[in-house]
Order: sequence, then structure tokens, then C-alpha cells
Amino acid sequence: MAFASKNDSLTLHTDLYQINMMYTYFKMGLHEKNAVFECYFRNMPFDSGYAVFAGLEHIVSYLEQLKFDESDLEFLRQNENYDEDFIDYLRHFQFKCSVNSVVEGEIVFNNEPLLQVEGPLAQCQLIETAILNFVNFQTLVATKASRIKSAAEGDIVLEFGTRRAQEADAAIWGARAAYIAGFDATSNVRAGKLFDIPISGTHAHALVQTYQNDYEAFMAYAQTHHDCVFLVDTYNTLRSGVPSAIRVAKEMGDKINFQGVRIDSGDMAYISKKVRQQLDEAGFYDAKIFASNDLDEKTILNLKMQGAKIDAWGVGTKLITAFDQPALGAVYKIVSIEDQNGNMRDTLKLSSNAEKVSTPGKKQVWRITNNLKHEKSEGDWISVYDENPEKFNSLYMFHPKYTYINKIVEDFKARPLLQPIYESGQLVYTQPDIRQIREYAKQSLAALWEEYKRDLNPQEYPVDLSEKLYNHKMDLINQLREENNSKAMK
Ligand SMILES: Nc1ncnc2c1ncn2[C@@H]1O[C@H](COP(=O)(O)OP(=O)(O)OP(=O)(O)O)[C@@H](O)[C@H]1O
Ligand SMILES: O=P(O)(O)OC[C@H]1O[C@H](OP(=O)(O)OP(=O)(O)O)[C@H](O)[C@@H]1O
Ligand SMILES: O=C(O)c1cccnc1
Repeated sequence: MAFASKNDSLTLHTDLYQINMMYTYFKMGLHEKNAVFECYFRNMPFDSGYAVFAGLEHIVSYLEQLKFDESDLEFLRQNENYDEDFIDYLRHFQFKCSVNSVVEGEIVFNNEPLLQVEGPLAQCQLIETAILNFVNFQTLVATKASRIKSAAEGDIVLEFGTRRAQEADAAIWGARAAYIAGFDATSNVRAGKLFDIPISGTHAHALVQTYQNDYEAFMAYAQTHHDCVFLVDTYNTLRSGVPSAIRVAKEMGDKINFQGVRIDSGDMAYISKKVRQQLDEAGFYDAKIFASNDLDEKTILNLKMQGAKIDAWGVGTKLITAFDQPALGAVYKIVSIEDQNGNMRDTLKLSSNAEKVSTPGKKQVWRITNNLKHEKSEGDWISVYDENPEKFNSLYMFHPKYTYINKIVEDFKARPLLQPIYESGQLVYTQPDIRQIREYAKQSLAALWEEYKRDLNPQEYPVDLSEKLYNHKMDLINQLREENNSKAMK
């Protein structure tokens, strides 16, 4: 049967091993045990000093549709040897987990929980793959987009990536992530419709090649459009493209809104300066110069350094594919599980690599700001879930690995980053409008010192553990080591 006629949903958008584990839990009577899983990434992408969280909207739309229909069950039945009682359990599957998450647009860092799922073990397991899929890609693209927008220093930045994206979902969710992080519009019309993002478009070389003449092509476009940006580099930017654009703009006068020209090749520093000169000499001081062609934050910064006269940047491939780092590497780990007596037992994964030793237990992340001096963030403080830093007069913050790096913060404000999204399967979170999310991302970034935001070698933002959590982690490491050693001796 062809793809188009298949009964599709995101329920089976999971790795088979999740369903295999669900089956084991089910058969062993463990599937309803309460468990807590947390999602985080270990290293900052692009050597960036910060990341921008995105993906929650897709997670919510996925969880809202999460149920196995008969075609899903039939597929599992045909492919795996699950007993019918398990198939029947899946048939009656109803999402019952609680989910806490940082909100979209939040500035986040490595090694802090971004999203937390608590509920029946089998359910927590099923949703791991989709959650990671959405968070990994969207957070990566939002982070890249934020870096590009910062490099552009307030200029207009347009998202042009669809044609080079890793398929359709990446194109539209990437366009959304880019808009959240500060891009001004997308060229993807569907993303505009689905997510209420502004759309924007100029024209391609094909139009000019169709007429085989800059002037005729621009004139035809001008006769059929009010807002006009002419692509001037098909034949010769300075000799033909720009002069033709100017001629059409003069001849059409008020009949069009001559917004400017786009250049898509060549030495963009040199050419843009010359183009600016030509436009100014013709009296088109307000006409903008758009640039595109394999741009990213590095080229934009460099072009600015060279004094390029570019007002708007079209960015495609390197944004949408997160070209220089195509994976964020976020993971989803179990941190606590109900034992035989019904008590929660915190878990930890030991590793010879210190970075990979996980932090046990259900946690909360607090963004600490100093009340008196400024509104900037002092660092993030990860606590045991029910610990409240505001009960302290001053907060002792220390590096979780190099504990001699520490400070005491007086008169601080602590804001919990993990917010309730689902409570026992019920959606309790109202997703803000996309413009609010975008504004939130802007404010969140503004609360970060410049040292963490610079493109090259940013300072490491403090992500610390509370003393209680740190001691808990150390106790558990020692306990596990002792248990393993005594087992090995036997
Ligand atoms: N002045 C500049 N300084 C640094 N990088 C630049 C400058 N001008 C253009 N670039 C970048 O250099 C790269 C040039 O790529 P490429 O060789 O594909 O362009 P081109 O030959 O001008 O155009 P095309 O092959 O697409 O017709 C692009 O990534 C572009 O953004
Ligand atoms: O370079 P990116 O950052 O990916 O931005 C998108 C690119 O897509 C278009 O080129 P393409 O060669 O696909 O088509 P066109 O030049 O014929 O319009 C456009 O001119 C940009 O160069
Ligand atoms: O509108 C544009 O100029 C555009 C759109 C997609 C890709 N490249 C350019």
C-alpha cells in the first residue's frame, strides 16, 4: 500500500526498543510503577555560551494524539510476538504522566533538566523517542538562529532553508524555531499558515533567465507586484542588475514599493558597498540591500567587520541543517523509580567519564538573579525537586565539578524553570501565542551577561547543584560503588 493511503499518526513514532521494554515491564508487572525521567544535553552546541529551548509545542500536539488505533495494533501484531493481553493493554492506553518543562524561548544550558516526565514506567518509556526527536532538532535550530540574529545586530533576518532542509518536518518546525529565536520571517508559506509566522519572498534567478534580461524581468515583476525586491546578480550586478532595478523603480514610481535589491553571489562586502553607492546616487536612500548565499553567523560577523552595506540577511542551508553541528545530543534518563515498598528510589548511571555520571532524583532548575545590582542571571541552581532556594537568605553556589569555584549570592531572586505542562495526563499549560514566545526569548536573552553571548569563546555559565543535591549524588555514587565492589568480591 502506498504511503499516502496509510493510516498514520505519531503514536508509533518511537523506537521499537521502547515498546519491547514496555512489553517486559507489562509482563513482569512493572509497567504501572511510578518513574521519573529527565531530558538534558551534555555539551553546548556550536561552542555557544547559551541555547534556546524549543520543541514543546510539537511535544504537546504529539501527546494530545497519543493512542494506538487498530492499524497500529495490527502492525505490531504482524511484526512482533507480543501476547494479546499486551496488545489489549495498548488498545486501552491512556496518557497519565505528569510533564514539567522549561517553556519555549527559555535560555538554557548543558547538564540541566529541560523536561521531566513522571508517571507509569511504560508510558514514560514510550514517549522518550519523540520527545528527544523534537527537542533535539528544534532547540538546535533555535540556538543557531539566535546566534545568527545576534550576529546581524538587529538587521532583518529571513529564513530561506526549506529547499535544503532534512525533509518537510524539519523545514516547518525549523522555520518556527528560527522565528521564536528572533528571525523576522520565513519563506515557507505552509509554516506561515500553520504557525502564524510572517512570510516573505523576493524572486529567483529563473525569472530573470526566463526573460534573459534584467530590465524586462524586473519590469514584469513590478507590473504584477506592489512590494519589489529585485535579484540583481544573474548577469552582472553592477553593470546590469542594479542599473535595471533603478530604471524600473524610476519608471514605475509610486506604482510600486521599491524595497531594494538582493545579491546572491560574489564578494558581498565589495559588491554591497558599490550597490549602496549606486542606489544612493539614484536617490534611493531607503532601498535596502538583501544578501543571501550560504550565510551563517560567522560570515555575517565577518561581512559586518568588512563594512558590508547589507540591511537584510536571507539564511537557509546553514541554519536549517545546523550545518556545523547537526545534533544537539540531548538524552532522556531515568532518575527515580518506585521500589517494591512503594517508595521512590533515586537512580544514577555511573561512568568512568565523570561528565557522564548522571545526577539522581527528580529535580528543579532555578534561575538566580541578583535583586539589588542588576536584573542579570547569576547562574542556574539545580535542586532536589521540593527544595526552595528562597528559604535561604543567601545562596551558596559552587561548580559541581570544581567545587572551589564558588560564590555567595545575597538578596537574590529564584525563578523555577520547570513549569507544569501535564498533570496526571491532563494538559494544564496554555501555550502562549508565538509572538509572546518570541518576545520571551528576547527578554530571556537580554537577562544574560554579554560574556555568555559572544560568538567566540564565551564564558561558561554557572549551572550548579544545591548542597543537598550534591551530597545526595555523592552518597549515591559511594553507595553504588560499595555495592558493586562487594558483589565483585563474592
Ligand atoms: N566578503 C566576503 N567575506 C567573506 N565571505 C564572503 C564574502 N563574500 C561572500 N562570502 C561568502 O563566501 C562564500 C562564497 O561562496 P561561493 O563560492 O559559492 O559564491 P559565489 O561563487 O560568489 O556564488 P555562486 O557560486 O553561488 O554563484 C559564500 O558562503 C558567501 O556567503
Ligand atoms: O544559500 P542559503 O543560505 O541556503 O539560502 C538559500 C539559497 O536558496 C536560493 O538559491 P538557489 O540556488 O537554491 O536558487 P536560486 O539562486 O535559483 O534562486 C537563494 O538564492 C539562496 O542562495
Ligand atoms: O525569497 C527569496 O529570496 C528566497 C526564498 C527561498 C530561498 N532563497 C531565496
